[in-house]
Amino acid sequence: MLDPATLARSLPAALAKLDPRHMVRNPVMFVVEVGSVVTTVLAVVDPSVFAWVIAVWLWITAIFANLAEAVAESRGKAQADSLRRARTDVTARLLVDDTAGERAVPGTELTVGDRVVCEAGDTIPGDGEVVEGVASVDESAITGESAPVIREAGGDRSAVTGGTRVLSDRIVVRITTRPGETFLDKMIGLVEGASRQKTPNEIALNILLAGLTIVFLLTIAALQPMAVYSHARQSVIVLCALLVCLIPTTIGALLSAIGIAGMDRLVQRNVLALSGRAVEAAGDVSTLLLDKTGTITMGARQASEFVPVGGCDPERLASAAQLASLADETPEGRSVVVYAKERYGLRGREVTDAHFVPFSAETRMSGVDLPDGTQVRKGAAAAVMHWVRQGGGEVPDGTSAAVDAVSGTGGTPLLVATRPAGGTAEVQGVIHLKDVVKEGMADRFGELRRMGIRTVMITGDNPLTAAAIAEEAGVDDYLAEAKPEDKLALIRKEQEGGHLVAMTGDGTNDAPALAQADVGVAMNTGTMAAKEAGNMVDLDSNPTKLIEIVEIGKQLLITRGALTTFSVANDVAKYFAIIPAMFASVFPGLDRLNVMQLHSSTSAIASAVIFNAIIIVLLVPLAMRGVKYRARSAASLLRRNVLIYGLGGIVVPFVGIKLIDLLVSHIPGLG
Ligand SMILES: Nc1ncnc2c1ncn2[C@@H]1O[C@H](COP(=O)(O)OP(=O)(O)OP(=O)(O)O)[C@@H](O)[C@H]1O
Ligand SMILES: [K+]
Ligand SMILES: [Mg+2]
Repeated sequence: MLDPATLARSLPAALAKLDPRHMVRNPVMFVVEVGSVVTTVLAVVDPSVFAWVIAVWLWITAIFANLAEAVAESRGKAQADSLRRARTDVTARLLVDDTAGERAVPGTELTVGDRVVCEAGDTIPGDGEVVEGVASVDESAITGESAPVIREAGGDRSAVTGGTRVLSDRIVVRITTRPGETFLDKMIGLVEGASRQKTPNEIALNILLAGLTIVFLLTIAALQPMAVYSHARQSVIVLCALLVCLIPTTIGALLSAIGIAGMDRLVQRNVLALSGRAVEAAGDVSTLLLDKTGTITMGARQASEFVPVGGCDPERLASAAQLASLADETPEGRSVVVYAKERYGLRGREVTDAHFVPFSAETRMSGVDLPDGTQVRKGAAAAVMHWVRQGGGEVPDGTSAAVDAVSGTGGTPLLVATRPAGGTAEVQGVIHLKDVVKEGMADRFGELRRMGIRTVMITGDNPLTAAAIAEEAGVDDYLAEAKPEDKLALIRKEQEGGHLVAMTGDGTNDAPALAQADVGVAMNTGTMAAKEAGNMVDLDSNPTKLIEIVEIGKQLLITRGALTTFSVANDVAKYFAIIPAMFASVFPGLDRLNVMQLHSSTSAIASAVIFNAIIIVLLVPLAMRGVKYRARSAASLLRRNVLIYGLGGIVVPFVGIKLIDLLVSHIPGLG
């Protein structure tokens, strides 16, 4: 990472960053730059080897700091270039409503709400939601993953991203974002660092560093009158050198590189963090909420059995189940239609003039009102039982047993009921929706537990199903029959208890909770609403990715802490180099502080300044790579890092400055 080629490539960017308008955002390095200007002017007016060495190395210090940032940014730039290639100009096949025909328009002219047709071979012209059909889509331009993914209308896998390619079939996409504000545009801005905002912790640290800088500035200003009083007036060049050595330049130089590198590490793992704050919060998360369907389980809930109750004829149940699902575009709904056809030979019927009741997480039911007044419903058992009783019907014995039998295996039961015009509602039976827990879940949750993170599964499903899946997946706790507002309330409750909450989800019903969570990771396969609400998107749609996100967050916090410790500690050694050098002539006793036995006062000051610059570049790889994180307690981590970076910070400069002194003392004019 520190290969000279990378450094050389980033040099022009580093030089460009010397622009004071850029530097002023980093107070510590801005002071260094002002010092460079002052010493350069003095070196021109009254040239000496010492003056020039200090001036040049102060410039190098500022450039090294910029180099750290430029190197950190360079990786993202390369990635942004490859993303830009995916953003080719495409022609969209716009659906014209009144004529039901198509019109070719440039992708850049699409507006929100437009409906476009995409068939095999077409590039999807913009971000949107599939409103009709199913297709396999190649998303490798964005995710780097070559396996095609399924995108379908309804349900939680309806979002498509502009720049991806349809491989098979035909879909109709409703455009949801304006050109120029698409996911791809956001991604490019992110990896390039263009939209990077300083995080709260970073801002706080910056203020602290600026405060320290002011304190040292005042100290130096107060030093001169005292020095004059003791007949040891100091040159402005020496004062500038002392100032730069005292202020925390190491962390000041590396701070932004550490933040960029953290974001970059996420990008390398196919996670897009839309806010740096979320990355930091990830390091402190103590509760993780996961949604069941599609996150812990495979999410392709398929009808696998119809169980009649109350003596209902199986054919009648199948027919009612299919009727209730004809217009249900969710994967569950479609699977019911398919199963009824395959198992009972029921063809999907055309029903005209019917009023369709779409599924909502709020009602937990879907169905149809036929023109003759018959109503058909299917949905969560509790919801449908309530509907039946309201419709004057009774729930037959054995219903609960049939429902519980499905739930007990971890399946989702959907109760089917009908109500003829003017008649009483009647339960027909249960649809068994099967789902499978993803592999390796228990291991990953165990790992989270070791990191001190509690996992809670939340689901709209009933408590029995939830318990069965929770047991199998090995989560710590679960919340069943959760409506969107319950998810939100649970997050608020955890947050009030002082916990930082992370949540992964993919559904539209997850959106409010994703927005409320401190870290909201939306699956790329999820709906647009989910992706917009969260502050991270996982392109691999792997819910256990959160483990890596937490590790990266912790690593970011630890790295920043370690390098701050190092920075402050390593300034201490410089007092021992510079102070004796400044006053040795008037206070010979101070020479006892000259523990490094540096050659002369000029070589001592120059060595301290040179070391101060070089240490920045030497630490760039650590800032980029991050301090290694191990799953152990926060206290023991802190102890270890204070020991290594605090002690190291004190010892390393003694050795480094001594070595540099041995070299520079040979330079005529410094010896
Ligand atoms: N298409 C549908 N028609 C009727 N009822 C449905 C349909 N899909 C789901 N349900 C019922 O509504 C309940 C709630 O669904 P919802 O999508 O809110 O939660 P979920 O998918 O079970 O859980 P998760 O929050 O993990 O996604 C389901 O458990 C099921 O009983
Ligand atoms: K310093
Ligand atoms: Mg769901």
